[in-house]
Amino acid sequence: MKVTEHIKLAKETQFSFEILPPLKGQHIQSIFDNIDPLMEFNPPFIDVTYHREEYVYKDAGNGLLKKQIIKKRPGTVGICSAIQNKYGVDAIPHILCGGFSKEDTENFLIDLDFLGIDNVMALRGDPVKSETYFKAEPDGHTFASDLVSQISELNEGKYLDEELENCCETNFCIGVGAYPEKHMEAPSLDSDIHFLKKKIEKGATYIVTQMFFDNEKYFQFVEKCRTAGITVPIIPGLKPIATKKQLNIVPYRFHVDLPEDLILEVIKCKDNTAVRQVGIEWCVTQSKALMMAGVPVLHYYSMGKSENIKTIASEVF
Ligand SMILES: NC(=O)C1=CN([C@@H]2O[C@H](COP(=O)(O)OP(=O)(O)OC[C@H]3O[C@@H](n4cnc5c(N)ncnc54)[C@H](O)[C@@H]3O)[C@@H](O)[C@H]2O)C=CC1
Ligand SMILES: Nc1nc(=O)c2c([nH]1)NC[C@@H]1CN(c3ccc(C(=O)N[C@@H](CCC(=O)O)C(=O)O)cc3)CN21
Repeated sequence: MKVTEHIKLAKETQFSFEILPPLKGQHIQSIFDNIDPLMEFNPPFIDVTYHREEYVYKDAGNGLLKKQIIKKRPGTVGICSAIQNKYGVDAIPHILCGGFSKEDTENFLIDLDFLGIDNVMALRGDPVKSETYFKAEPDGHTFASDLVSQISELNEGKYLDEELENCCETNFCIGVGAYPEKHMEAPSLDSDIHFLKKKIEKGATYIVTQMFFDNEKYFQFVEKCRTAGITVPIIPGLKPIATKKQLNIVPYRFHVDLPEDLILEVIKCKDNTAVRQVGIEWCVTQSKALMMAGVPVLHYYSMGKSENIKTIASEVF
């Protein structure tokens, strides 16, 4: 079922989360072990991230380095299908512009359609680790809005090969990302919201936000979006802080601010067990206030660590 239908049917705020495929060589059981403890909170859907190729340089043994292209976390589509089979819950694969030509995208979508997956999260994707700026494939999309257009066209039975006739229409519900504190490359929040609206006009029907640690940022962002004429559900994305190191990693990697109070609480902690507790409490407080405000879904970035998400969900749902 589509995310938008889940939202329409629900009477209360729902619980969802996001996982990443295991490192290559790991068993899929590691994924189930993380999902199992969260199933009691009845997630209507589970997101599975997509991880593009990375460039690594290996010693060629002759004093030179050999460039290799590897995928460290393959398996997004297989995991989605396995989740739908095992739990009967909708799985949402992330689909990226990066690393995909339009033809690759079309074939990826055909696989999803054949597997009975009818939701996708359409993202541009981060630059490859060795590069600063995002670079599209020669015949790929530069912005998530272009990817949304291609998916919408497939939903109308329009394939890349115009000579194909009487083609099946797919039926994807398309989600997109948004940034309450502005995407790092956007010159202003208004400009970012302008392009967010383009993604909706091209066919996206719901939004999931980047993580944030101050609910005011989310509420103000939603208000700005509504003023700009964006009417679709805006699902808040949350991540509990779990280690001291994340005080530096999170602002650096995700370009979001940490509130001073949270930073001070974490600095005071003796060890990461104490940090985890602070992160859990902060996230519970955020979650309860968002729920009171009537958000349709609380979406947690669990990224393969379900214990703190379970503790939070037990207090909130
Ligand atoms: N929010 C989420 O749930 C997730 C976000 N991400 C990451 O978020 C980042 C961006 O992804 P998206 O938001 O999907 O990218 P996007 O393509 O919507 O936006 C990327 C940047 O380009 C600008 N932009 C968008 N359309 C434009 C256009 N037509 N002309 C000029 N500028 C335009 C935006 O304002 C933004 O600064 C990536 O780094 C992605 O990997 C990854 C996974 C999940
Ligand atoms: N720019 C950007 N790229 C993304 O891939 C991304 C976003 N933003 N925002 C939304 C989700 C959330 N994502 C993530 C990704 C990793 C962690 C995380 O907790 N990372 C661990 C390290 C885990 C690992 O790499 O094995 C950390 O300690 O930060 C959280 C959320 C991925 N998504």
